[in-house]
Amino acid sequence: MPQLRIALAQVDSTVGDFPGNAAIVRDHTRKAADAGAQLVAFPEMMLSGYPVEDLVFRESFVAASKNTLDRLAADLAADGLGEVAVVVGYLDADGPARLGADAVPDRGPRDALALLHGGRVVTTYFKHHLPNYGVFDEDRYFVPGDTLRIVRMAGVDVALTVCEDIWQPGGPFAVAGRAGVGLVVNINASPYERNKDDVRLPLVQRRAAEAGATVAYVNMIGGQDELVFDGDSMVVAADGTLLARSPQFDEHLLVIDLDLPEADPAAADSFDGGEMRVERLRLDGDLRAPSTESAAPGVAERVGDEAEVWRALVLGLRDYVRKNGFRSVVLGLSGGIDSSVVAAIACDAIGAENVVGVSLPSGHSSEHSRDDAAELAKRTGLDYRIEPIQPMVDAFLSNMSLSGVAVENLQARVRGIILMALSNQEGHLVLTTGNKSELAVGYSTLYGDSVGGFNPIKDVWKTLVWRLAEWRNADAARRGETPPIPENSITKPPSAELRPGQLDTDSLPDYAVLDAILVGYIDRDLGRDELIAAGHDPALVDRVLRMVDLAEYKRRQAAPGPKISIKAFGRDRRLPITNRFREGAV
Ligand SMILES: Nc1ncnc2c1ncn2[C@@H]1O[C@H](COP(=O)(O)OP(=O)(O)OC[C@H]2O[C@@H]([n+]3cccc(C(=O)O)c3)[C@H](O)[C@@H]2O)[C@@H](O)[C@H]1O
Ligand SMILES: Nc1ncnc2c1ncn2[C@@H]1O[C@H](COP(=O)(O)OP(=O)(O)OP(=O)(O)O)[C@@H](O)[C@H]1O
Ligand SMILES: NC(=O)CC[C@H](N)C(=O)O
Repeated sequence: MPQLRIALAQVDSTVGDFPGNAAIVRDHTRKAADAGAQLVAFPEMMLSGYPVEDLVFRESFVAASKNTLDRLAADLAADGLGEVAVVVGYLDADGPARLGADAVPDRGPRDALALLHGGRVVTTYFKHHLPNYGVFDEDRYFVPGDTLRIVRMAGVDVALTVCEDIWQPGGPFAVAGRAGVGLVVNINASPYERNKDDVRLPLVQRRAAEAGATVAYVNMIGGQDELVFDGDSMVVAADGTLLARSPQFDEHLLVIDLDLPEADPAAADSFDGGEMRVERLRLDGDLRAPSTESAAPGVAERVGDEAEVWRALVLGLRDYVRKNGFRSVVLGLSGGIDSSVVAAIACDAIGAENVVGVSLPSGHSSEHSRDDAAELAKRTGLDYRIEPIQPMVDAFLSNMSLSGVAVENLQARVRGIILMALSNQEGHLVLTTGNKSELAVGYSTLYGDSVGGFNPIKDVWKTLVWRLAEWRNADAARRGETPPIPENSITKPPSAELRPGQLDTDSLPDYAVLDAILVGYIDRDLGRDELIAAGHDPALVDRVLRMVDLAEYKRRQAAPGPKISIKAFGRDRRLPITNRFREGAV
């Protein structure tokens, strides 16, 4: 039985950073070669980053991608790595983008994969299945490929596929099965959402069975605007056995020896495989020799739900800060649970020394709001400041006659001005702290507490914010460290403190009740009748759904934040702002 040592490079690429991304490929190909690998696979769209959105429409961007690929092939050979087979994702195009009249049938931008070897591009493959649901818009951008490439190396037939190809039955994996391959390589840019790792393993197992072959699945890590890629690369044998698995959210090079079936020497070089044409080529002869020491990768342990979400939020924030050229962040610390959790995430992401937390007390701020904020600062070591807002609020009020909500919101807006001023003056990114429940019902002040460039808890229900706080504190205690979040911030009733004695429960139902309705309406797209049938109070359902519908304009202006749920606000849930439809009215 032939043996192949392969490496899966779970790395973090940056959209548009062609030189930086190519350098990561060179660096990790070197590491893979040092570990004796004969083939190393990198994620989908590694060279351009993913998703590149409308950059696809720019010819200069496509040209940069193609040039980077050609240069990379030559550079790898110059690095002495020409004998390693390198599978890498990039953006290609064999025709103009689909912009109306200029479209050429079956040609256009391609979500592509290349096999590099011996200083050249040996072959390319174009992704066959294009996802066009949830956050994905690939029908807008790409033309699907119709030819499966199979490369014979070290006596094994290896089929090359890209991401969504593995999510659909009857596609490239079925064709690979008909072609009798020994290994299918699948390169991914698969964004994180809660429990997706539990879906991936059975998925890869189903496709391994369909192809009758071992499957090597490599995914990227890192944050890109609202998406977080969690890695979770793995190798699954044809019989479904999980042979190796990378940890989530960390860079990782998985190296594994695979005993694979010998390719049939009489197999046709090309044939009609049903859904796709099959083309086979050979790489034998000049592939690097297998290493003699055995590689024994492990199966990385799964972590619990809260730990997984926390790591996603930390990575999403860290990469947003780093990739957009910031070194520090600033946020208002109210002593409440939302700002405390965001501060703790920020400290984990970029270090407490790079986090500025500002207490912005008004005349209505309670003693505990200041004490709890100060306590959080003490526990975490972040850069703590106090900027009383009352004189500035009073300056407005002495020049304008305002009352009620206008005065309440003025306080939130003065805080927003101060945070933006600190950002302008000192260069910090402003973090905003509205959780998903508040965003859902519009419980925030536009241009006030919603001010900010990034929102780490945008996709986190309020009830989950509390659970994350408890988990993070318990995790610190387990490790013998100081729990970052003051107990009082977790246990006290939430309040916006915009008027004396105000509590969230004055305007909103208890968050456990609210979140249960919101999960049904938003994450699961349930209608009024289904929510009532599920046992929710009809009057409350009507009230909550109305609040959600009316707050669309606020969400459209909201800062980006990491997607962790099946349906995050933003690209996952696109609704008109101007919309008279109300559930149950017709
Ligand atoms: N369809 C539409 N398209 C575009 N703009 C629209 C609009 N409808 C209203 N507007 C604009 O929006 C304004 C109303 O929005 P906004 O000014 O925000 O004010 P509003 O939503 O009326 O009040 C803010 C609410 O959030 C609560 N809050 C504030 C701060 C923090 C927290 C917290 O605990 O986190 C809660 C506060 O207690 C209050 O109930 C209107 O005056 C109008 O200018
Ligand atoms: N006194 C304050 N000092 C500093 N920042 C504040 C203050 N009050 C509100 N903020 C900022 O505005 C955000 C909105 O908080 P608010 O207290 O109104 O409601 P919340 O959603 O319950 O948030 P939290 O749980 O953080 O208190 C806070 O997360 C914080 O960033
Ligand atoms: N890039 C892709 O094709 C991703 C789509 C795929 N369904 C995933 O979430 O993993």
